[in-house]
Amino acid sequence: MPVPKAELHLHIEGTLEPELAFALAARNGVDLPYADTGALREAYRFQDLQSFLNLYYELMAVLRTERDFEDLADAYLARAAAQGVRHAEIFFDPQAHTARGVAMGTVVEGLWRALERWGSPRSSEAESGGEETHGVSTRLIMCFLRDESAESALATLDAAKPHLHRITGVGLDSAEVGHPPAKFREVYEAAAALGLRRVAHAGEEGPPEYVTEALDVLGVERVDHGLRCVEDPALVARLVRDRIPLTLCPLSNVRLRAVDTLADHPLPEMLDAGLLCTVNSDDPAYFGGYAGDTFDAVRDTLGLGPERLRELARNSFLAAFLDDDEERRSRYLAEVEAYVFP
Ligand code: HPA
Ligand SMILES: [Zn+2]
Repeated sequence: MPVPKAELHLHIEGTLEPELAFALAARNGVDLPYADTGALREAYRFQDLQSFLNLYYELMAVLRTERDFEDLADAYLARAAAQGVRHAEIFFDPQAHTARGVAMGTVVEGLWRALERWGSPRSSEAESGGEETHGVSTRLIMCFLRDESAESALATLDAAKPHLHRITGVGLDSAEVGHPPAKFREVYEAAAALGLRRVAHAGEEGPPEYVTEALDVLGVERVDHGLRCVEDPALVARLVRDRIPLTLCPLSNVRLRAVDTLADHPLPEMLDAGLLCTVNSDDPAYFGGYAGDTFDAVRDTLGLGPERLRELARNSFLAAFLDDDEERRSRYLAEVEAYVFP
């Protein structure tokens, strides 16, 4: 049984496995420019963030109906639950769908159907094929595409208004360099006024200044990636002092070449520095592993021992948006402390 954990950096569109992509393509009559799943997997060799994003957006063409989004989230939650995920805060990219004529409501309501089903405990043998499984509590975080305009982000927030009872927060993703956080000041102010939590990708490929700007201008409570903060000791000191969580994604960093190899990842030094680090899978269908695989990889390659792994699991629940359910957070944290590493 894997250590209980929360996943806080997960793009639901990045959980689209080649097999499901082809199944949805067939169901929806969409032509994919790949002969089969093997040929598609061959395309998963990325030079950088942009080369990944090109494929990530291309494959979304197969997602058209509520049922497609439901099936996508259902497949992710099944995999996550099997790898010890108790709580998942799930990003989605509305503009990547609305731009293709798929309505905001189709995306949110489709995802919600799966989230609702997984939100209650499940242990029946019939459902789980004999395996003991558990429910997964979830939150939805709507991301703005930073390579689109600030006006488009504002229109997206507006389109989300009928669905805000389903949405916990806003985030910022897509191509980072050249699109500093400050571009989105206004939409983050509007989101805060609506009671939404705020996170943003910063310091993945972009400089440490983008992390500072996300904190100062956008008022984010957590930083997604934040990897390049290590280049700025004053920023590290601030993140430590203010207990700002970082949602690191080590396997993503290797695949998108933010680090040369996993062995070069600064996670151990970041933990030693006192940063509130979490590890997450980002886009697991593309980057070679889900949450449990990621824990295993950092254990095996970075030599993290049981107490460091427990710290990562504990941090994931401390950093989760569970402020409206502290009883649940306490239960999850107690599970982490009671866990015996094999
Ligand atoms: O890793 C990522 N970075 C930025 N945008 C993204 N959209 C999906 N995954 C990512
Ligand atoms: Zn991401």
